[in-house]
Amino acid sequence: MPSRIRSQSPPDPFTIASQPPPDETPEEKAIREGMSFFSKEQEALRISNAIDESLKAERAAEKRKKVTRLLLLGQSESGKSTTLRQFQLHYTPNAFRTERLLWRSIVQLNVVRSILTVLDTLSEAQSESLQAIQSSNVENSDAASDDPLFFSDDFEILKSRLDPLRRVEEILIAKLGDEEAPVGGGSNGGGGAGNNIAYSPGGGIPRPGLQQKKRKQEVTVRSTAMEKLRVKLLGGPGGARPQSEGEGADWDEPTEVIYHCREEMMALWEDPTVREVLRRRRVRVEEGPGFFLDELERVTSAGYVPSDDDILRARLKTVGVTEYRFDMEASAGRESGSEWRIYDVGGSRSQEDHSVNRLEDSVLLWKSICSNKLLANCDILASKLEAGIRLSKYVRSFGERSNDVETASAYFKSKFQAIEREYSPNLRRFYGYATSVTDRETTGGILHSGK
Ligand SMILES: Nc1nc2c(ncn2[C@@H]2O[C@H](COP(=O)(O)OP(=O)(O)OP(=O)(O)O)[C@@H](O)[C@H]2O)c(=O)[nH]1
Ligand SMILES: [Mg+2]
Repeated sequence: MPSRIRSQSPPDPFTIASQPPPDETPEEKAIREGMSFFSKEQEALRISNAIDESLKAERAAEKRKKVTRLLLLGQSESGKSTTLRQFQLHYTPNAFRTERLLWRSIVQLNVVRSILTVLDTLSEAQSESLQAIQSSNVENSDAASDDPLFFSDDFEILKSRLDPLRRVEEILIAKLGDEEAPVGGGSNGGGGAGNNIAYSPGGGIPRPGLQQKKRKQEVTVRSTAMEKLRVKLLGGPGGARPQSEGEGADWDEPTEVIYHCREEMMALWEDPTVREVLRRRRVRVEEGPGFFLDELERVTSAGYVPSDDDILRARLKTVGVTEYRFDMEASAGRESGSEWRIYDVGGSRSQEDHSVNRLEDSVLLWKSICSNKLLANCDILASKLEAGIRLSKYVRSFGERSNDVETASAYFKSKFQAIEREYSPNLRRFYGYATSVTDRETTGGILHSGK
């Protein structure tokens, strides 16, 4: 969760220095309060010296305090922010868990956008199929390669009952964005520097084709906006009020609308015709980040509070560079009390150039990092290989090697290490891990391995 967890500030040196000695007797107090001008001057000097001493001690303590800096780099969707959340979960678990309510809005936005993508795809398929029937031009319809699909009137009812979700999408984007963000204005910020959200849905009647095109763009929210939401929902900065699990049941408009639309959402997602439309049009919402449609019953329930795993799986694109400071909680063991500063850098290359695939993109990025670490998406790689995808088709240098996870992981590890050796100006220690950063146990083990 993009929040900065700050240490509690100690009392300032002036307050410490001007306090009476703890063992002051009533006589001493009377003397102190009734001091002459001369003795007041002496007292001021004493306070000033005490302040200097206290500042010196503070600076020495700061110097002694272990600060570890970590820079998270990788292409967009490579799991940098998720790695950051793993750090928070493992090292500042209490702070991490007070922020569940914030994550509910993000999970809701993920759910709503997936449903709207399905609805838009359906509308497109329906209108194409209608046009094809009208012009008897079956070549343009889904019927061209498969059996024709028939949409009953029930779909229209389902679609109109789910229409309020378009408004919920706007509300959630406005909530997660900044006041200045042009929500509802039909603009497409494209991640411009001044905007906290890179896409805001147009107002008025949605035009399915256009809407779908825009929805393909991700919502990006600046950390400043998240900080504001955090203050709004959880109290002052750094002062998150303790939140019990049940408190996540807070009732707001998106939660209410989503709750009332849950049966229809489940009906839509479970419908075989809808699945067939998605298959034929190659819309694979289940492969995208922030996919929760298989858990609609749970995540749309009235008292829904995101679990640790939900928070790790939710998707919110990062914009810019954000510094997060953590004072390790007591539960962090030997690291407790030490300060970590993690820099999360929003990735963008894959958005800029769609001809560069993610693996190639990661290698390119790694090269540039070494000239001055990457976490491979191991479970995603595994599922793609299991689905029969030949790695050598996308990474030619993989050649005729065996197309399994172990071989692929070992190949990437050695490739990244070789690049590091070649491009790194100084000899650095290299630790290569293949992990799924949404997996708490595996990633926790790596974090705790101390390397
Ligand atoms: N299955 C799986 N999903 C992952 C993994 N790493 C990240 N994800 C998911 O992929 C999505 C993107 O991850 P992020 O951590 O937001 O990616 P990022 O690198 O911060 O991306 P930018 O902010 O765009 O730079 C999230 O929904 C994560 O839950 C992984 O190892 N396995
Ligand atoms: Mg990110």
